[in-house]
Amino acid sequence: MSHSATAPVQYRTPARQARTRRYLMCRPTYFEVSYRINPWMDPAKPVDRDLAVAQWERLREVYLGLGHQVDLIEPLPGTPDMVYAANGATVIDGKVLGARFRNQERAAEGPAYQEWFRAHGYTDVLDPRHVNEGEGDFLVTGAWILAGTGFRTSPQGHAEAQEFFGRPVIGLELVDPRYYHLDTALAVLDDNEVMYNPAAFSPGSRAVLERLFPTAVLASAADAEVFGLNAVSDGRNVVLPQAAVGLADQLRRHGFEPIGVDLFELLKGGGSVKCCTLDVRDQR
Ligand SMILES: CN(C)C(=N)NCCC[C@H](N)C(=O)O
Repeated sequence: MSHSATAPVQYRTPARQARTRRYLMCRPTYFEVSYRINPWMDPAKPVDRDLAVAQWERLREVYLGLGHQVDLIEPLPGTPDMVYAANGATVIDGKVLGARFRNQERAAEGPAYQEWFRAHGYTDVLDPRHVNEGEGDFLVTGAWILAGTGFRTSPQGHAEAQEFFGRPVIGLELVDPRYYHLDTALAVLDDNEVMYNPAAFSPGSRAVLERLFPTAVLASAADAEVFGLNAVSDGRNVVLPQAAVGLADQLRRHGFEPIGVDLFELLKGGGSVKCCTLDVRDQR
């Protein structure tokens, strides 16, 4: 059985515990596709900004309906990709590692997100020396930081994150340009559980993932192509693109509660649910 974002959440799985989250989001006020820095972006294709805003609003409502806190950062004119808030920083235990973007088109977003955190009382904010695209490439499990490289975040950025957070960073090599950020190829479901698309990783990184997560949910090519792995989990509820029906079924079988949302307008920029959502992990 599948249900859309408009249906009430009604299938409770007592075995899975949701943890209330704090998310940072950025309304797509200036969203457009005026340049191409990933294969999904085509400046010749029209974008309906009002529809993008409506789809984004729906995502925000889903989070609020699940009891999560959603904070907003003011979008900057001239930064059409700023809606992809996951790229703005990585926050663990209240420590904020700022982002440094690979592409000049997004460079202004890094300082804007750092400024937001400073203005909201965060004192441990690092302006990074090396390229890292925030939670686009850093995904946090209970024990590790899984870190993508190959297209955006650099291996030096991984080392900088390990030094700053004092947590082991597991580097993973991405090999398919369509899946240029780790969060297009893998999602963390719980402290020890992930789902991923094996084809997006180098053979060595695939072997690492098999070793660390032998019972992981594996995505089909079809589910990966609709960005099904660009998902946000609170430990029980997994918000993911509605079109990823195979993944939703698998998640249900694993005791999670999939909640499909439609963000196809934002997919034109190369992002979906997770990209629009920065997990602000305050001091636990
Ligand atoms: C899921 N992904 C990839 C993200 N975390 N962010 C989306 C960034 C999209 C932007 N046009 C870019 O290419 O940087």
